[in-house]
Amino acid sequence: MTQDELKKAVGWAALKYVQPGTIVGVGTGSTAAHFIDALATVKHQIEGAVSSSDASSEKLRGYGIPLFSLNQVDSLAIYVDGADEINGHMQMIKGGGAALTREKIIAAVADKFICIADASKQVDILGEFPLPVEVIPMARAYVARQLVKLGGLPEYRQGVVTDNGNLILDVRNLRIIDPVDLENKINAIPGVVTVGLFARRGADIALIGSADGVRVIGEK
Ligand SMILES: O=C[C@H](O)[C@H](O)[C@H](O)COP(=O)(O)O
Repeated sequence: MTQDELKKAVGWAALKYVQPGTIVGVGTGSTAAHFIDALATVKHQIEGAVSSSDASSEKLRGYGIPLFSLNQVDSLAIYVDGADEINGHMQMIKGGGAALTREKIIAAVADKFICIADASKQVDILGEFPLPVEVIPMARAYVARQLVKLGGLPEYRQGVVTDNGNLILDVRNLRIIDPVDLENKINAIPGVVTVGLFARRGADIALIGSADGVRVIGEK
């Protein structure tokens, strides 16, 4: 199976967590795009979606799925999204598609974060994938220097402006032994909007796709 077929398998498998009559939190990226395709098949049974990026909003709109702003909802039962890496504690690196800030906000609101990923995203230790950090433009050089002090090698993602009008630094050379500590430290740097470490609030359920099928982790 190709990687995209695995992404499709987990995207469609997430449909079973969608409850009728609810507003669904929708992530960003190629795996989340498959989930949106699946969601479209039940669009008359849900109230609508809250989206984590302009790209996902456009796709949802294309299917005629009603979009809500996060400020219009008090709660969300689920948030379904991909990841760039996920470890055995359900902690993740996200933001390869630069949508990390809205993703983290919607994830915070949702009762359950359902991570959909192909098995190549599973790691023992986070950090092989460069850690995305969204930064206020005027703080770029300062934040980069602080990230170097933390042992990272930040690289400016050329030509990318986030949906929030900010920049992305991708931080290499990190072997993240204590993800919560690093998330806290990077969050504390003035000028950082969001770090793509989802450690304090990781996933609740992970659907992992491999040639053997979709494995569910974390379901009680
Ligand atoms: O900013 C993008 C998101 O965090 C994505 O969910 C993540 O990069 C995974 O993307 P994909 O499903 O395309 O591998």
